Amino acid sequence: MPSQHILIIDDEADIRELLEITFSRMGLLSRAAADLAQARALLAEAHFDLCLTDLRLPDGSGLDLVEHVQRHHPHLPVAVITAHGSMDTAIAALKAGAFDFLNKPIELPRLRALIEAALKTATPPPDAPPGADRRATRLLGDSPAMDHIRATVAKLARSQAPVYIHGESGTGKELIARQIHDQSPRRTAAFVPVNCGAIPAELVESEFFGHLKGSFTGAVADRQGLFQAADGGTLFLDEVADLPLPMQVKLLRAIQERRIKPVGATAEIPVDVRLLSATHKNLADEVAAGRFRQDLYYRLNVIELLAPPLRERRQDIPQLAQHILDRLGQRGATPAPTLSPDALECLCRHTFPGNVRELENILERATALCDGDRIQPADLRLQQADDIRPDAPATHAPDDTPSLDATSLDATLIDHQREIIRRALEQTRWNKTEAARQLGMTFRQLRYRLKKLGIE
Ligand SMILES: Nc1ncnc2c1ncn2[C@@H]1O[C@H](COP(=O)(O)OP(=O)(O)OP(=O)(O)O)[C@@H](O)[C@H]1O
Repeated sequence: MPSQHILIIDDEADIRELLEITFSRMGLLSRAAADLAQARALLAEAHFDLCLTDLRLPDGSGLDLVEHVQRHHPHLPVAVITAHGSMDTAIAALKAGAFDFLNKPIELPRLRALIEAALKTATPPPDAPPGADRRATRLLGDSPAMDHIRATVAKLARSQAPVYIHGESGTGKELIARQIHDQSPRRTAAFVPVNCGAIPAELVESEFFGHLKGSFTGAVADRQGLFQAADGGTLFLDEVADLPLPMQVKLLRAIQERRIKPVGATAEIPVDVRLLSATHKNLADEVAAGRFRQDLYYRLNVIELLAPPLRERRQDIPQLAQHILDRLGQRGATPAPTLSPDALECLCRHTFPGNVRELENILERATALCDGDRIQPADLRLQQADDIRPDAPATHAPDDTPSLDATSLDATLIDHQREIIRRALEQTRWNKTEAARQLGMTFRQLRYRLKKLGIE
Protein backbone atom coordinates (compact mmCIF):
# COMPACT_ATOMS: atom_id res chain seq x y z
CA MET A 1 0.00 0.00 0.00
CA PRO A 2 2.75 2.47 -0.91
CA SER A 3 0.49 5.38 -1.73
CA GLN A 4 -1.34 5.57 1.59
CA HIS A 5 -0.62 8.51 3.83
CA ILE A 6 -0.95 8.65 7.57
CA LEU A 7 -1.00 11.79 9.67
CA ILE A 8 0.57 11.37 13.11
CA ILE A 9 -0.19 13.96 15.79
CA ASP A 10 1.81 13.70 19.01
CA ASP A 11 3.81 16.21 20.99
CA GLU A 12 6.43 13.64 22.02
CA ALA A 13 9.17 13.47 19.42
CA ASP A 14 10.19 9.88 20.22
CA ILE A 15 6.63 8.59 19.78
CA ARG A 16 6.38 10.40 16.46
CA GLU A 17 9.63 8.80 15.42
CA LEU A 18 8.58 5.31 16.56
CA LEU A 19 5.36 5.61 14.59
CA GLU A 20 7.08 6.96 11.48
CA ILE A 21 9.56 4.07 11.51
CA THR A 22 6.77 1.51 12.03
CA PHE A 23 4.73 2.92 9.17
CA SER A 24 7.64 3.08 6.78
CA ARG A 25 8.31 -0.62 7.57
CA MET A 26 4.72 -1.29 6.65
CA GLY A 27 5.31 0.47 3.33
CA LEU A 28 3.19 3.48 4.33
CA LEU A 29 4.00 7.15 4.01
CA SER A 30 3.47 9.40 7.00
CA ARG A 31 3.76 12.99 8.10
CA ALA A 32 3.86 14.18 11.65
CA ALA A 33 2.47 17.16 13.53
CA ALA A 34 3.35 18.17 17.09
CA ASP A 35 0.11 19.98 17.86
CA LEU A 36 -3.42 20.69 16.67
CA ALA A 37 -2.53 23.79 14.69
CA GLN A 38 0.09 21.95 12.63
CA ALA A 39 -2.30 19.05 12.15
CA ARG A 40 -5.07 21.30 10.83
CA ALA A 41 -2.62 22.98 8.46
CA LEU A 42 -1.41 19.64 7.10
CA LEU A 43 -4.98 18.38 6.69
CA ALA A 44 -5.80 21.47 4.65
CA GLU A 45 -2.88 21.05 2.29
CA ALA A 46 -2.50 17.28 1.76
CA HIS A 47 -4.61 14.16 1.37
CA PHE A 48 -4.47 11.56 4.14
CA ASP A 49 -5.95 8.11 4.50
CA LEU A 50 -5.75 7.94 8.29
CA CYS A 51 -5.01 10.16 11.29
CA LEU A 52 -3.50 8.86 14.49
CA THR A 53 -3.60 11.40 17.29
CA ASP A 54 -2.56 11.60 20.90
CA LEU A 55 -5.28 12.93 23.18
CA ARG A 56 -3.19 15.39 25.16
CA LEU A 57 -1.76 18.03 22.90
CA PRO A 58 -0.16 21.37 23.81
CA ASP A 59 -2.91 23.46 22.18
CA GLY A 60 -5.97 21.31 22.90
CA SER A 61 -7.33 17.80 22.96
CA GLY A 62 -7.21 15.05 20.36
CA LEU A 63 -11.01 15.05 20.67
CA ASP A 64 -10.99 18.51 19.05
CA LEU A 65 -9.17 16.96 16.14
CA VAL A 66 -11.73 14.14 15.94
CA GLU A 67 -14.46 16.76 15.75
CA HIS A 68 -12.55 18.84 13.20
CA VAL A 69 -12.09 15.78 10.97
CA GLN A 70 -15.74 14.77 11.39
CA ARG A 71 -16.78 18.19 10.16
CA HIS A 72 -14.26 18.85 7.40
CA HIS A 73 -13.09 15.39 6.27
CA PRO A 74 -15.94 13.06 7.22
CA HIS A 75 -14.52 10.06 5.35
CA LEU A 76 -11.12 10.18 7.01
CA PRO A 77 -10.75 7.66 9.86
CA VAL A 78 -9.14 9.03 13.06
CA ALA A 79 -7.75 6.80 15.78
CA VAL A 80 -6.74 8.16 19.17
CA ILE A 81 -3.90 7.15 21.46
CA THR A 82 -5.02 7.00 25.09
CA ALA A 83 -3.20 6.60 28.38
CA HIS A 84 -3.33 3.05 29.66
CA GLY A 85 -6.56 2.31 31.51
CA SER A 86 -8.29 5.57 30.60
CA MET A 87 -11.35 3.85 29.25
CA ASP A 88 -13.52 6.93 29.78
CA THR A 89 -11.54 9.01 27.31
CA ALA A 90 -11.42 6.14 24.85
CA ILE A 91 -15.20 5.90 25.00
CA ALA A 92 -15.58 9.67 24.66
CA ALA A 93 -13.39 9.53 21.54
CA LEU A 94 -15.47 6.73 20.02
CA LYS A 95 -18.65 8.65 20.76
CA ALA A 96 -17.16 11.73 19.11
CA GLY A 97 -16.61 9.68 15.96
CA ALA A 98 -13.11 8.21 16.35
CA PHE A 99 -12.65 5.05 14.39
CA ASP A 100 -10.80 3.24 17.19
CA PHE A 101 -8.33 3.79 20.02
CA LEU A 102 -4.92 2.53 21.02
CA ASN A 103 -3.63 2.25 24.58
CA LYS A 104 -0.19 3.41 25.66
CA PRO A 105 2.34 1.83 25.73
CA ILE A 106 1.68 1.12 22.08
CA GLU A 107 1.81 -2.58 21.21
CA LEU A 108 3.03 -2.98 17.66
CA PRO A 109 0.79 -5.94 16.64
CA ARG A 110 -2.24 -4.00 17.83
CA LEU A 111 -1.06 -0.88 16.01
CA ARG A 112 -0.63 -2.87 12.78
CA ALA A 113 -4.11 -4.43 13.13
CA LEU A 114 -5.63 -1.00 13.72
CA ILE A 115 -3.87 0.52 10.71
CA GLU A 116 -4.93 -2.31 8.43
CA ALA A 117 -8.55 -2.06 9.57
CA ALA A 118 -8.57 1.74 9.25
CA LEU A 119 -7.10 1.71 5.77
CA LYS A 120 -9.71 -0.80 4.69
CA THR A 121 -12.44 1.60 5.80
CA ALA A 122 -10.88 4.36 3.72
CA THR A 123 -11.21 2.26 0.56
CA PRO A 124 -14.53 0.85 -0.66
CA PRO A 125 -15.18 -2.54 0.93
CA PRO A 126 -14.34 -5.48 -1.30
CA ASP A 127 -17.14 -7.56 -2.71
CA ALA A 128 -18.10 -10.54 -0.66
CA PRO A 129 -16.14 -13.64 -1.65
CA PRO A 130 -17.81 -15.79 -4.27
CA GLY A 131 -20.32 -18.11 -2.73
CA ALA A 132 -20.55 -16.05 0.46
CA ASP A 133 -23.90 -16.32 2.10
CA ARG A 134 -25.71 -13.04 1.55
CA ARG A 135 -28.50 -13.89 3.97
CA ALA A 136 -29.25 -10.41 5.11
CA THR A 137 -32.18 -8.72 3.49
CA ARG A 138 -31.76 -5.03 2.80
CA LEU A 139 -33.22 -2.73 5.42
CA LEU A 140 -36.48 -1.81 3.74
CA GLY A 141 -38.85 1.07 4.42
CA ASP A 142 -39.55 4.52 2.98
CA SER A 143 -40.10 6.30 6.29
CA PRO A 144 -37.78 9.07 7.52
CA ALA A 145 -37.03 6.80 10.51
CA MET A 146 -35.67 4.08 8.21
CA ASP A 147 -33.75 6.63 6.12
CA HIS A 148 -32.13 7.76 9.34
CA ILE A 149 -31.28 4.19 10.34
CA ARG A 150 -29.75 3.40 6.95
CA ALA A 151 -27.63 6.59 7.07
CA THR A 152 -26.52 5.79 10.63
CA VAL A 153 -25.69 2.21 9.70
CA ALA A 154 -23.48 3.45 6.84
CA LYS A 155 -21.62 5.74 9.26
CA LEU A 156 -21.28 3.14 12.00
CA ALA A 157 -19.96 0.59 9.51
CA ARG A 158 -16.83 2.73 9.19
CA SER A 159 -16.15 2.74 12.92
CA GLN A 160 -14.99 0.03 15.31
CA ALA A 161 -17.11 1.40 18.16
CA PRO A 162 -19.45 -0.98 19.97
CA VAL A 163 -23.08 -0.30 19.09
CA TYR A 164 -26.03 -1.11 21.29
CA ILE A 165 -29.28 -1.55 19.36
CA HIS A 166 -32.50 -1.45 21.30
CA GLY A 167 -36.11 -1.74 20.36
CA GLU A 168 -39.12 -3.98 20.68
CA SER A 169 -39.04 -7.57 19.56
CA GLY A 170 -39.21 -8.06 15.79
CA THR A 171 -38.21 -4.49 14.88
CA GLY A 172 -35.14 -5.60 12.93
CA LYS A 173 -32.32 -5.28 15.49
CA GLU A 174 -30.45 -8.30 14.18
CA LEU A 175 -30.93 -7.17 10.61
CA ILE A 176 -29.46 -3.76 11.50
CA ALA A 177 -26.47 -5.47 13.13
CA ARG A 178 -25.93 -7.59 10.01
CA GLN A 179 -26.05 -4.52 7.84
CA ILE A 180 -23.44 -2.75 9.95
CA HIS A 181 -21.21 -5.80 9.50
CA ASP A 182 -21.97 -6.23 5.80
CA GLN A 183 -21.06 -2.63 5.01
CA SER A 184 -17.93 -2.65 7.16
CA PRO A 185 -14.40 -3.63 6.19
CA ARG A 186 -15.00 -6.71 8.35
CA ARG A 187 -17.56 -8.05 5.90
CA THR A 188 -15.26 -10.73 4.49
CA ALA A 189 -14.90 -12.24 7.99
CA ALA A 190 -17.72 -13.80 9.99
CA PHE A 191 -20.80 -12.19 11.49
CA VAL A 192 -21.51 -14.33 14.54
CA PRO A 193 -24.89 -13.80 16.22
CA VAL A 194 -25.42 -15.28 19.67
CA ASN A 195 -28.57 -15.32 21.74
CA CYS A 196 -27.15 -14.72 25.21
CA GLY A 197 -30.34 -15.89 26.89
CA ALA A 198 -30.34 -19.26 25.15
CA ILE A 199 -27.02 -20.57 26.50
CA PRO A 200 -27.16 -22.47 29.83
CA ALA A 201 -25.28 -20.47 32.49
CA GLU A 202 -22.71 -23.21 33.10
CA LEU A 203 -21.71 -23.30 29.42
CA VAL A 204 -21.55 -19.58 28.68
CA GLU A 205 -17.84 -19.16 29.30
CA SER A 206 -16.91 -22.11 27.13
CA GLU A 207 -19.31 -20.96 24.39
CA PHE A 208 -17.75 -17.50 24.34
CA PHE A 209 -14.08 -18.33 24.86
CA GLY A 210 -13.80 -22.00 23.84
CA HIS A 211 -12.23 -24.76 25.89
CA LEU A 212 -9.41 -27.26 25.91
CA LYS A 213 -10.03 -30.98 25.83
CA GLY A 214 -10.53 -32.38 29.34
CA SER A 215 -11.04 -28.99 30.98
CA PHE A 216 -14.42 -30.15 32.30
CA THR A 217 -16.62 -33.23 32.07
CA GLY A 218 -17.90 -33.39 28.54
CA ALA A 219 -15.01 -31.43 27.02
CA VAL A 220 -13.96 -34.32 24.79
CA ALA A 221 -12.03 -32.20 22.30
CA ASP A 222 -10.62 -28.68 22.01
CA ARG A 223 -13.32 -26.29 20.92
CA GLN A 224 -13.17 -22.75 19.60
CA GLY A 225 -15.44 -20.19 21.17
CA LEU A 226 -17.58 -17.51 19.59
CA PHE A 227 -14.89 -14.83 19.99
CA GLN A 228 -12.49 -16.89 17.91
CA ALA A 229 -15.18 -17.67 15.35
CA ALA A 230 -15.77 -13.93 15.00
CA ASP A 231 -12.06 -13.01 14.87
CA GLY A 232 -11.60 -10.26 12.29
CA GLY A 233 -15.39 -9.96 12.07
CA THR A 234 -18.35 -9.05 14.26
CA LEU A 235 -19.87 -10.68 17.32
CA PHE A 236 -23.53 -9.81 17.81
CA LEU A 237 -24.70 -10.28 21.40
CA ASP A 238 -28.45 -10.59 21.10
CA GLU A 239 -30.51 -10.36 24.29
CA VAL A 240 -27.36 -9.21 26.06
CA ALA A 241 -29.38 -8.34 29.18
CA ASP A 242 -29.77 -12.09 29.79
CA LEU A 243 -26.05 -12.69 30.23
CA PRO A 244 -25.35 -14.14 33.72
CA LEU A 245 -23.53 -11.69 36.02
CA PRO A 246 -20.32 -13.77 36.41
CA MET A 247 -20.02 -13.90 32.62
CA GLN A 248 -20.52 -10.14 32.41
CA VAL A 249 -17.26 -9.66 34.35
CA LYS A 250 -15.37 -11.95 31.99
CA LEU A 251 -16.85 -10.32 28.93
CA LEU A 252 -15.83 -6.88 30.15
CA ARG A 253 -12.28 -8.09 30.63
CA ALA A 254 -12.18 -9.63 27.16
CA ILE A 255 -13.42 -6.38 25.64
CA GLN A 256 -10.92 -4.23 27.50
CA GLU A 257 -7.91 -6.46 26.99
CA ARG A 258 -8.92 -7.66 23.54
CA ARG A 259 -7.76 -11.08 24.66
CA ILE A 260 -9.55 -14.20 25.75
CA LYS A 261 -8.59 -17.27 27.74
CA PRO A 262 -10.25 -20.55 26.68
CA VAL A 263 -11.52 -22.63 29.62
CA GLY A 264 -8.64 -24.84 30.80
CA ALA A 265 -5.94 -22.80 29.01
CA THR A 266 -3.13 -20.97 30.74
CA ALA A 267 -2.30 -18.45 28.04
CA GLU A 268 -4.49 -15.71 26.63
CA ILE A 269 -5.17 -15.35 22.91
CA PRO A 270 -5.48 -11.95 21.23
CA VAL A 271 -8.76 -11.45 19.38
CA ASP A 272 -9.94 -8.74 17.01
CA VAL A 273 -13.70 -8.62 17.29
CA ARG A 274 -16.20 -5.82 16.84
CA LEU A 275 -19.05 -6.05 19.32
CA LEU A 276 -22.62 -5.19 18.55
CA SER A 277 -25.34 -5.91 21.10
CA ALA A 278 -29.10 -5.74 21.38
CA THR A 279 -31.93 -6.32 23.76
CA HIS A 280 -35.64 -5.62 23.88
CA LYS A 281 -35.22 -4.84 27.61
CA ASN A 282 -34.32 -1.45 28.98
CA LEU A 283 -30.68 -2.00 29.81
CA ALA A 284 -30.47 1.10 31.99
CA ASP A 285 -33.29 -0.35 34.13
CA GLU A 286 -31.43 -3.66 34.31
CA VAL A 287 -28.38 -1.76 35.58
CA ALA A 288 -30.51 0.08 38.16
CA ALA A 289 -31.96 -3.25 39.32
CA GLY A 290 -28.45 -4.69 39.77
CA ARG A 291 -28.93 -7.32 37.06
CA PHE A 292 -26.50 -5.79 34.59
CA ARG A 293 -23.06 -4.40 35.37
CA GLN A 294 -22.79 -0.69 34.88
CA ASP A 295 -19.21 -0.87 33.61
CA LEU A 296 -20.18 -3.38 30.93
CA TYR A 297 -23.25 -1.32 30.00
CA TYR A 298 -21.06 1.70 29.60
CA ARG A 299 -18.62 -0.25 27.45
CA LEU A 300 -21.23 -1.81 25.15
CA ASN A 301 -23.42 1.25 24.89
CA VAL A 302 -20.84 3.54 23.28
CA ILE A 303 -23.22 4.27 20.46
CA GLU A 304 -26.92 3.66 20.86
CA LEU A 305 -29.32 3.00 18.02
CA LEU A 306 -33.07 2.69 18.37
CA ALA A 307 -35.03 0.37 16.09
CA PRO A 308 -38.45 2.06 16.13
CA PRO A 309 -41.66 -0.02 16.33
CA LEU A 310 -43.51 -0.60 13.07
CA ARG A 311 -46.61 1.28 14.29
CA GLU A 312 -44.48 4.44 14.41
CA ARG A 313 -43.47 4.07 10.76
CA ARG A 314 -46.60 2.79 9.12
CA GLN A 315 -45.55 4.09 5.74
CA ASP A 316 -43.01 1.23 5.62
CA ILE A 317 -45.79 -1.38 5.69
CA PRO A 318 -46.62 -1.55 1.94
CA GLN A 319 -43.01 -2.01 0.89
CA LEU A 320 -42.31 -4.56 3.62
CA ALA A 321 -45.50 -6.46 2.80
CA GLN A 322 -44.60 -6.59 -0.90
CA HIS A 323 -41.12 -7.81 -0.10
CA ILE A 324 -42.41 -10.52 2.24
CA LEU A 325 -44.96 -11.72 -0.33
CA ASP A 326 -42.29 -11.82 -3.05
CA ARG A 327 -40.11 -13.92 -0.78
CA LEU A 328 -42.98 -16.28 0.01
CA GLY A 329 -43.62 -16.60 -3.73
CA GLN A 330 -40.00 -17.53 -4.37
CA ARG A 331 -40.18 -20.20 -1.71
CA GLY A 332 -43.48 -21.75 -2.82
CA ALA A 333 -44.45 -23.68 -5.91
CA THR A 334 -46.95 -21.03 -7.03
CA PRO A 335 -46.57 -17.24 -7.14
CA ALA A 336 -47.55 -15.53 -3.87
CA PRO A 337 -50.99 -13.88 -3.85
CA THR A 338 -51.27 -10.11 -3.96
CA LEU A 339 -52.91 -7.90 -1.32
CA SER A 340 -56.26 -6.38 -2.16
CA PRO A 341 -56.37 -2.60 -1.53
CA ASP A 342 -58.70 -3.21 1.45
CA ALA A 343 -56.34 -5.78 2.93
CA LEU A 344 -53.43 -3.38 2.59
CA GLU A 345 -55.46 -0.69 4.30
CA CYS A 346 -56.22 -3.05 7.20
CA LEU A 347 -52.53 -3.85 7.56
CA CYS A 348 -51.66 -0.17 7.57
CA ARG A 349 -54.08 0.35 10.48
CA HIS A 350 -52.86 -2.60 12.55
CA THR A 351 -50.72 -1.89 15.64
CA PHE A 352 -48.18 -4.71 15.17
CA PRO A 353 -47.08 -5.48 18.71
CA GLY A 354 -44.76 -8.10 17.18
CA ASN A 355 -43.49 -5.61 14.57
CA VAL A 356 -42.01 -6.82 11.27
CA ARG A 357 -41.87 -10.42 12.43
CA GLU A 358 -45.61 -10.28 13.11
CA LEU A 359 -46.21 -8.84 9.62
CA GLU A 360 -44.26 -11.81 8.22
CA ASN A 361 -46.40 -14.26 10.21
CA ILE A 362 -49.67 -12.60 9.22
CA LEU A 363 -48.77 -12.70 5.53
CA GLU A 364 -47.54 -16.27 5.67
CA ARG A 365 -50.81 -17.35 7.29
CA ALA A 366 -52.89 -15.28 4.86
CA THR A 367 -51.03 -16.79 1.89
CA ALA A 368 -51.89 -20.25 3.17
CA LEU A 369 -55.51 -19.45 3.91
CA CYS A 370 -56.65 -17.18 1.08
CA ASP A 371 -58.75 -18.39 -1.85
CA GLY A 372 -57.21 -17.68 -5.24
CA ASP A 373 -54.45 -15.18 -5.75
CA ARG A 374 -55.75 -12.23 -3.80
CA ILE A 375 -55.53 -11.70 -0.05
CA GLN A 376 -58.72 -10.17 1.34
CA PRO A 377 -59.03 -8.43 4.74
CA ALA A 378 -60.62 -11.53 6.30
CA ASP A 379 -57.58 -13.65 5.35
CA LEU A 380 -55.39 -11.46 7.54
CA ARG A 381 -57.36 -12.45 10.67
CA LEU A 382 -56.40 -9.16 12.22
CA GLN A 383 -59.37 -8.99 14.52
CA GLN A 384 -58.24 -12.13 16.23
CA ALA A 385 -54.63 -11.13 16.12
CA ASP A 386 -55.53 -7.82 17.77
CA ASP A 387 -57.20 -9.88 20.43
CA ILE A 388 -53.74 -10.84 21.67
CA ARG A 389 -52.28 -7.35 21.53
CA PRO A 390 -50.38 -6.43 24.67
CA ASP A 391 -52.47 -3.29 25.00
CA ALA A 392 -55.74 -5.16 24.50
CA PRO A 393 -57.65 -5.20 27.79
CA ALA A 394 -57.53 -8.57 29.50
CA THR A 395 -61.27 -8.98 29.52
CA HIS A 396 -61.33 -12.38 31.18
CA ALA A 397 -59.80 -13.28 34.46
CA PRO A 398 -57.84 -16.51 34.13
CA ASP A 399 -60.23 -18.35 36.39
CA ASP A 400 -63.40 -17.41 34.57
CA THR A 401 -62.10 -18.93 31.36
CA PRO A 402 -64.84 -18.93 28.73
CA SER A 403 -65.60 -22.14 26.90
CA LEU A 404 -64.43 -22.39 23.33
CA ASP A 405 -67.15 -21.38 20.97
CA ALA A 406 -66.51 -22.87 17.56
CA THR A 407 -68.93 -20.50 15.90
CA SER A 408 -67.10 -17.38 17.01
CA LEU A 409 -63.62 -18.63 16.32
CA ASP A 410 -63.19 -20.93 13.38
CA ALA A 411 -61.31 -24.18 13.74
CA THR A 412 -58.50 -23.16 11.42
CA LEU A 413 -57.73 -20.12 13.44
CA ILE A 414 -57.73 -22.07 16.68
CA ASP A 415 -55.25 -24.54 15.21
CA HIS A 416 -53.16 -21.67 14.02
CA GLN A 417 -53.09 -19.97 17.38
CA ARG A 418 -52.24 -23.26 19.03
CA GLU A 419 -49.37 -23.78 16.63
CA ILE A 420 -47.99 -20.23 17.03
CA ILE A 421 -48.15 -20.43 20.80
CA ARG A 422 -46.67 -23.92 20.94
CA ARG A 423 -43.82 -22.83 18.67
CA ALA A 424 -43.10 -19.85 20.93
CA LEU A 425 -43.12 -22.11 23.97
CA GLU A 426 -40.78 -24.61 22.36
CA GLN A 427 -38.41 -21.87 21.25
CA THR A 428 -38.27 -20.53 24.79
CA ARG A 429 -38.12 -23.97 26.39
CA TRP A 430 -41.50 -23.38 27.95
CA ASN A 431 -40.46 -20.15 29.59
CA LYS A 432 -43.91 -18.57 29.63
CA THR A 433 -42.74 -15.06 30.45
CA GLU A 434 -40.38 -15.10 27.48
CA ALA A 435 -42.93 -16.79 25.21
CA ALA A 436 -45.52 -14.15 26.13
CA ARG A 437 -43.01 -11.45 25.26
CA GLN A 438 -42.26 -13.01 21.88
CA LEU A 439 -45.95 -13.27 21.16
CA GLY A 440 -46.52 -9.66 22.13
CA MET A 441 -48.91 -10.40 24.98
CA THR A 442 -48.84 -10.18 28.75
CA PHE A 443 -48.15 -13.21 30.89
CA ARG A 444 -51.76 -13.15 32.08
CA GLN A 445 -53.03 -13.10 28.53
CA LEU A 446 -50.84 -16.06 27.59
CA ARG A 447 -51.98 -18.05 30.62
CA TYR A 448 -55.58 -17.32 29.73
CA ARG A 449 -55.04 -18.42 26.14
CA LEU A 450 -53.19 -21.60 27.15
CA LYS A 451 -56.18 -22.60 29.24
CA LYS A 452 -58.59 -21.69 26.52
CA LEU A 453 -56.71 -23.66 23.88
CA GLY A 454 -56.04 -26.56 26.21
CA ILE A 455 -52.25 -26.35 26.02
CA GLU A 456 -50.41 -27.25 29.19
N1 LIG B 1 -36.52 -2.85 7.81
C1 LIG B 1 -36.65 -4.15 7.49
N2 LIG B 1 -36.59 -4.52 6.19
C2 LIG B 1 -36.73 -5.82 5.86
N3 LIG B 1 -36.95 -6.82 6.72
C3 LIG B 1 -37.02 -6.50 8.03
C4 LIG B 1 -36.87 -5.15 8.49
N4 LIG B 1 -36.97 -5.14 9.82
C5 LIG B 1 -37.18 -6.42 10.20
N5 LIG B 1 -37.19 -7.25 9.14
C6 LIG B 1 -37.41 -8.71 9.16
O1 LIG B 1 -38.21 -9.00 10.30
C7 LIG B 1 -37.78 -10.17 10.96
C8 LIG B 1 -37.41 -9.84 12.39
O2 LIG B 1 -36.23 -9.05 12.38
P1 LIG B 1 -35.05 -9.24 13.45
O3 LIG B 1 -34.87 -10.69 13.79
O4 LIG B 1 -33.87 -8.49 12.95
O5 LIG B 1 -35.73 -8.50 14.70
P2 LIG B 1 -35.19 -8.32 16.19
O6 LIG B 1 -35.53 -6.94 16.59
O7 LIG B 1 -33.74 -8.74 16.25
O8 LIG B 1 -36.11 -9.35 16.99
P3 LIG B 1 -35.88 -9.99 18.48
O9 LIG B 1 -35.86 -8.85 19.45
O10 LIG B 1 -37.09 -10.83 18.68
O11 LIG B 1 -34.61 -10.76 18.42
C9 LIG B 1 -36.61 -10.72 10.15
O12 LIG B 1 -37.08 -11.70 9.25
C10 LIG B 1 -36.10 -9.50 9.40
O13 LIG B 1 -35.48 -9.85 8.18
